Amino acid sequence: MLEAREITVRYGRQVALDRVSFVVEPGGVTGLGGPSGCGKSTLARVLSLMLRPAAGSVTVDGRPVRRWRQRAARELRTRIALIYQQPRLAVDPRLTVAEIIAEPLAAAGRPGGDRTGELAAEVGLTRDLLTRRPHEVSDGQLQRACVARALSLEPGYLICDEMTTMLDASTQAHLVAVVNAYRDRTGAGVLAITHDDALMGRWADRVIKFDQLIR
Ligand SMILES: Nc1ncnc2c1ncn2[C@@H]1O[C@H](COP(=O)(O)OP(=O)(O)OP(=O)(O)O)[C@@H](O)[C@H]1O
Repeated sequence: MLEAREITVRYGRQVALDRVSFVVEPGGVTGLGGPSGCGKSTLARVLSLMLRPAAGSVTVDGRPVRRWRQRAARELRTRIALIYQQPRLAVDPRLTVAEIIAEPLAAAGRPGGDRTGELAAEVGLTRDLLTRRPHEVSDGQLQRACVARALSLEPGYLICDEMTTMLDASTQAHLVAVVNAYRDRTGAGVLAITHDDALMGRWADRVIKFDQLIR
């Protein structure tokens, strides 16, 4: 279980999260909805250990998180993968698509090679795209690479923050199917943040509206 307890986040004087508690269960898809600006992405960043809250605690399978971002313990950090809405903001524009997919494997000292090809195939990227750089592929193709990168270290939790909002219907359906297949195979827990109620209805087996989290 990925659990956030009594999380408070402030940006300057603005309180973005006020003692919010939230759980992502393994093996299921937890949907999180709510109006723009209510704090969903902030919660996603806390749950993926990218943002240190001002107060509150996060535990990953019962293990407390004591450090955040690059300083978080590697085995905790790699248990959780975050997929953002805008792939162009989430990649290094100098890398090739293959290098983007293999980044976490390289950081873990594991050669990408065959695994990169397998991951690319899983998300529907053809081989000819692997040597291109981000400006030479579409948003949908780049988001496919980001999903492959997120799956590369087999995380226990996947946080999808408006993962398909920018994409056409067929790419959206494919990436949701990829995430679901990964969950079925590994028992990972998924957090699906989306404004799209129809998608939420199809995808999530438990839906939480942000206002339910506010005291
Ligand atoms: N880096 C930042 N600095 C200052 N304020 C921020 C920062 N990031 C977010 N905020 C503010 O914190 C609040 C919560 O933002 P957040 O992005 O978490 O909301 P959200 O629910 O994900 O919104 P959306 O659905 O539009 O993506 C908003 O009022 C936002 O303006």
